[in-house]
Amino acid sequence: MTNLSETLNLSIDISCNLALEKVPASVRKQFWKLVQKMHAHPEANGNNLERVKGGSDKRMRSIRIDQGYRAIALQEGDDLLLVHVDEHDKAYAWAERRRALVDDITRSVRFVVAVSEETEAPAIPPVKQEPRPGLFDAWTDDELISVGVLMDHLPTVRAIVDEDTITAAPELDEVAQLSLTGLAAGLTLDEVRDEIGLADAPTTTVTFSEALRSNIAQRRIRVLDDKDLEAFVERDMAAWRIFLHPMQRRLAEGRKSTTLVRGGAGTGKTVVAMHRARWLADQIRKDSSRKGRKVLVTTFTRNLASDIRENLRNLCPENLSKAGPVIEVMNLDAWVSEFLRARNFEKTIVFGDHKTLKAIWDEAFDRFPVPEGLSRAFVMDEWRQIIQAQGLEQKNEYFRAQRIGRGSPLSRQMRKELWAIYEYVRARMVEEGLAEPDDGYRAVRAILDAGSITLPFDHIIVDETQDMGEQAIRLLRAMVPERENDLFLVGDAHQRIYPRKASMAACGVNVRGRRSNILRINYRTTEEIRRWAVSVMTRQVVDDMNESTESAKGYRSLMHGPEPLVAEAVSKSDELAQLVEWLKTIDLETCTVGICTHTRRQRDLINDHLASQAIKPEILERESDDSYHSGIKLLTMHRSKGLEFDAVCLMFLGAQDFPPHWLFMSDAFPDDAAREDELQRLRSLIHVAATRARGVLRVSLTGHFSKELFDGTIT
Ligand SMILES: Nc1ncnc2c1ncn2[C@@H]1O[C@H](COP(=O)(O)OP(=O)(O)OP(=O)(O)O)[C@@H](O)[C@H]1O
Repeated sequence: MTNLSETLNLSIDISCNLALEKVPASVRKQFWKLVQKMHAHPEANGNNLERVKGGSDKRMRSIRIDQGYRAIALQEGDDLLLVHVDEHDKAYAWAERRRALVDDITRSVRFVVAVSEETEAPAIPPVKQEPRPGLFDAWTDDELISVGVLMDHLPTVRAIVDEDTITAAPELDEVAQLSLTGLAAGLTLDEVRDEIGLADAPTTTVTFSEALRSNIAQRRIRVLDDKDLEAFVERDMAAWRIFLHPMQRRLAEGRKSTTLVRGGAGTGKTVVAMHRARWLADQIRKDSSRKGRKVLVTTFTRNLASDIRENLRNLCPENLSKAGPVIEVMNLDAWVSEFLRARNFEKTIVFGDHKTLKAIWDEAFDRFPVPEGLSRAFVMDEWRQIIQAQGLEQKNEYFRAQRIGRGSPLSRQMRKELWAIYEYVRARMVEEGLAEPDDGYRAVRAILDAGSITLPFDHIIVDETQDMGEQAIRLLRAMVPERENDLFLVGDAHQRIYPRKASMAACGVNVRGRRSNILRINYRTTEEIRRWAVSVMTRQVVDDMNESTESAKGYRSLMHGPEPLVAEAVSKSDELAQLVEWLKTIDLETCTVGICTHTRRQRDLINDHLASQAIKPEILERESDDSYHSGIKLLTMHRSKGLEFDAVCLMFLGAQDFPPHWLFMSDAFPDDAAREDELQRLRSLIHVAATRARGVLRVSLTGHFSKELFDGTIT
């Protein structure tokens, strides 16, 4: 039993939050109720705290949650830091093995594991075959200390010879592992310091209490207040809702000029976008003169918008109240359609294949010859990628238009002949009252440019920016005046799966010359899965959504798990039978399994087969379909965007199925450049689907992988 004063300051470490996610929901609820009581009346709750005897840190306390479970906390003065939750014996063992220290360099509380335990795996393999150079030989001790390596751990760090050993060393905490994996992945000392939040940190001594509240500590520690505790008791809170990595926090909070955040799959781009929305909305609510002003959160697909809306309802319900929401979440096409409908726009916007539109093109090809050497597919592609994407309305504009990335060069004469076709198509679309999404974006922009309408948005946040085309980005630019906190865009060009592309600068969005805003740490996927997913993209040049190319330098995950399993079958039926056997090895009561296919037909084929084996998966199609609860989910790779599962199985990746056969038909593509574009999108699709896996990835194929698509890069 411990005496507590009336001014107890409670805080929680992320490790406690993560441990809470593993205990039964009832224990979690009990835990939060108890913490709430201790927060409200510390003086009356001292008997909940027990000193942990036998450990190396005298400040460790245990808290009784119920008969079977204990929480562990660290007490110093009036501060009580909650650090762990587990079953009774395991909780005590955890506490006895650790001691906390206040580190002046990172200005945070660090936990050091005593590695003398017999059960503990040795950090470094004891027998070295041949002496190998240390991985960190190029850095001095002082430099390593400056990025968060603790002095005591220098010998361990000096003995590391390869990247994979870094995360296997139990003495090294997350801060040290992040810094060291960053250096090993090619980041500079400054880039690492920036990433872990030390870029502007002063180098003065800090107290325990200051360390709990420092900038870097906020990645791990949250000082709890009444509002937090109420939210914890009422709603289950996942770690991302509370803790932001220093780089994520830097991006999510504070005043900013137009910002583009890039980052690989699973690095928390959507998390940052949502926290940014909350931060901006809170600023609006604090200022009564801004009543009625709003934050728009938008993205390309309806499904993702719906997911973000749900998550924001949980993160900050006060900003999404039905009566007067400060945050509005809508996919861009839906917003455009609604805006135009309200202004009696007399055309129908058509998405994808449309019967009348197809008939118009057929008519045009009957009337006008296709210029020599070009195909119909080329002509239609040119319309989408150049005429509509750039918004060209006059012949002279087309004569002058840049056609970067389009394979076949076009003479002036050819452009003239093509323009006759486009003019006809446009006139017929007007007659039929049809418009394409790009026309819709332009129509909204024209209304806004006329100046009589003021939109309610002070800030616009865009997720999955890589899937927005030029007209969409230009519209977003026009929807909010250029000033502080105007546009905040996040995206990853590796995940571009639709045939659209835009450079921010070319669309008048000025993000150049700003500090690099790149998220590199993957919080979803194991390093093994991440590497496999990246290998799919090898040799592919990826742009940075602006004027340059993207580098994969520094991307990494600290989580480890089994290598992706590549399951080769001799026939389709064998592939399906193997899938069933694999599913039997998974605990479907607790795990989510996403089975992804390229086409809906393949998805339905699997559904039929599983049904014949008395297995009932859920098909994910619409935005409302639930991907969170345990069990088997069947979905297309396109639908998998933005989702995540404990295990993912990519089906039918053999050359006979993927890429689809039509890709090899001689008139499928106007030229090699267009075909390579499509192959790139297919590689991106595999990359997207593979990176949905948290812990297990299985790749299934009949025969072998397509040489054309992967060129031996994956096995
Ligand atoms: N600070 C954090 N703390 C804990 N978990 C986090 C944090 N940031 C992100 N995550 C988790 O990492 C996963 C990926 O996050 P998110 O979906 O935001 O990434 P993303 O970059 O948008 O991914 P993608 O581009 O692949 O869709 C999610 O499960 C999220 O909860």
